[in-house]
Amino acid sequence: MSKKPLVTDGEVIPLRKRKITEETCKKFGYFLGEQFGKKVQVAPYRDQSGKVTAQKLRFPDKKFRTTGDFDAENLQLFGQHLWPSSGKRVVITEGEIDCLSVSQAQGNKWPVVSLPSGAQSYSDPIRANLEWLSTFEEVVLLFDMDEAGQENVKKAAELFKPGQAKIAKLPLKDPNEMLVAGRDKELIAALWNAEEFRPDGLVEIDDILDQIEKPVEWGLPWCFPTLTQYTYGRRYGEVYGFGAGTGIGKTDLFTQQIEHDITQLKMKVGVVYLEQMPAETGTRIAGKLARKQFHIPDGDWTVEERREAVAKLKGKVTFYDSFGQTEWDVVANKIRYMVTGLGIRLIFLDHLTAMVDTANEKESLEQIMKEMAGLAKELGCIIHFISHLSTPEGKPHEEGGRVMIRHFKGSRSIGFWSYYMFGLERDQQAEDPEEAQTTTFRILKDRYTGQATGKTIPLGYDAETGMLFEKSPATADDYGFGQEDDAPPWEGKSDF
Ligand SMILES: Nc1ncnc2c1ncn2[C@@H]1O[C@H](COP(=O)(O)OP(=O)(O)OP(=O)(O)O)[C@@H](O)[C@H]1O
Repeated sequence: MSKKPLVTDGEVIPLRKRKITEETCKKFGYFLGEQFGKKVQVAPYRDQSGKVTAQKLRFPDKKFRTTGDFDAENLQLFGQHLWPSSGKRVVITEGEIDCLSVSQAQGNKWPVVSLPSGAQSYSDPIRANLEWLSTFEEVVLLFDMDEAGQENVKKAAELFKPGQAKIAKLPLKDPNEMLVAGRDKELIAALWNAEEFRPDGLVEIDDILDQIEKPVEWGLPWCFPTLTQYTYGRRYGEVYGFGAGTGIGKTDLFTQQIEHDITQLKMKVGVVYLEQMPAETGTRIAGKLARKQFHIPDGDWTVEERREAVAKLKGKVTFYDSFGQTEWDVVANKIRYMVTGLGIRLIFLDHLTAMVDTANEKESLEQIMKEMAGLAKELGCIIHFISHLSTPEGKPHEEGGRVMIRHFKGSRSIGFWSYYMFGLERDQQAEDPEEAQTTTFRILKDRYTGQATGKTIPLGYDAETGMLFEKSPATADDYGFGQEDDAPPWEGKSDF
């Protein structure tokens, strides 16, 4: 690249509007010259011997030009030749006038340099001069307080060895504004108060002390007390997976949990049943509430009883009427709205498998699970989801075959992202009617303590009321509550 001729004639004058003195300009060789018949401020860039190798010209209309070998890979930083290598501290600013401002505020005694082309082009100039910069104990980065400056200052800090870079902050946009405002002392204080740079995401124990010291609480209870006891309840931000063979009762168990959350916890729930119409789901939730099988035509119930039960659900449950729309992105948006727009924090999704792109099953499931777990964390809600199972070798799940994690379709990603995984087993073909109705609820994975993994809870089914129940429920003693009238740990914790 051809080098443009340097501007050689000119005079050193103070920059009055900028409150930069003649002495400061002289120190850095900053002068007023002329190019194309126009007055220009000239900022010289020199090599270590002091020889000018390039210049930055600043025109009255704030346009810039360069001369000499400004694009050279080894271009030194503005002002660099003035300071001996090694020392306690060097300050880097975004531009030459800021560099003059900081230097002047410090009596032109201490090392200050400027990037040649602003914050956005921080990388090459710093890298090119890293050897020299590294000789200082600390490098204070004092970029502009605007978006570009603050975005790049952290990236620039990452170029230095750990502990060397510090980031200074100002109450005004840049160092020259501070100087013009007569706030020199604050400008100097900002250098002393510069904070050591730490990459995003690293925290010390002190940073999280408040969180650690929060009382350890039980999570929200399940509809089965023993399950609450085993798992310490449900915690916001987590996703829980349920798997079982066809017709075992996954949806029914969800419906019972929903009814429990509405009536016992007095919480709102979001229901995303992709294969059941909202009217049917609503009827079944109301049925659980009234302990009546409202969906059975010749059941022991009246229209009035159903109406009363449905009335109790008002304002407590929101359905997603999916109309066969089963794309995860669409579902995720509905969940987002339920949480942020409607204040719902308990989501029931039946079922995951319906959203999977069958042509690309594994990748699609991995993506959905990752995003679902992220969504729950981001929104602070709990997502309960059902997954279908692949056909096992040996005894079918529909005949009581044991459910294992690997039977879940997409087991790897489900296992990776779920805090709990549960399996339901029931021999629907058993000759003994009681056995045919008994479900083994199996805890397949417990990330919270690990202790519940492998535990099972036998559930009976009352065909009259349509309710699942624990065959050997936990007692208050199992929770460690001595007194009979001790309140359970979650009492009074609902959102209402
Ligand atoms: N333990 C049980 N004993 C007898 N019937 C049950 C039991 N649990 C649920 N049911 C009934 O079995 C039927 C099927 O249950 P549900 O729809 O919940 O099963 P599912 O596992 O979700 O089925 P699918 O695989 O078709 O989604 C429902 O009518 C439900 O009321």
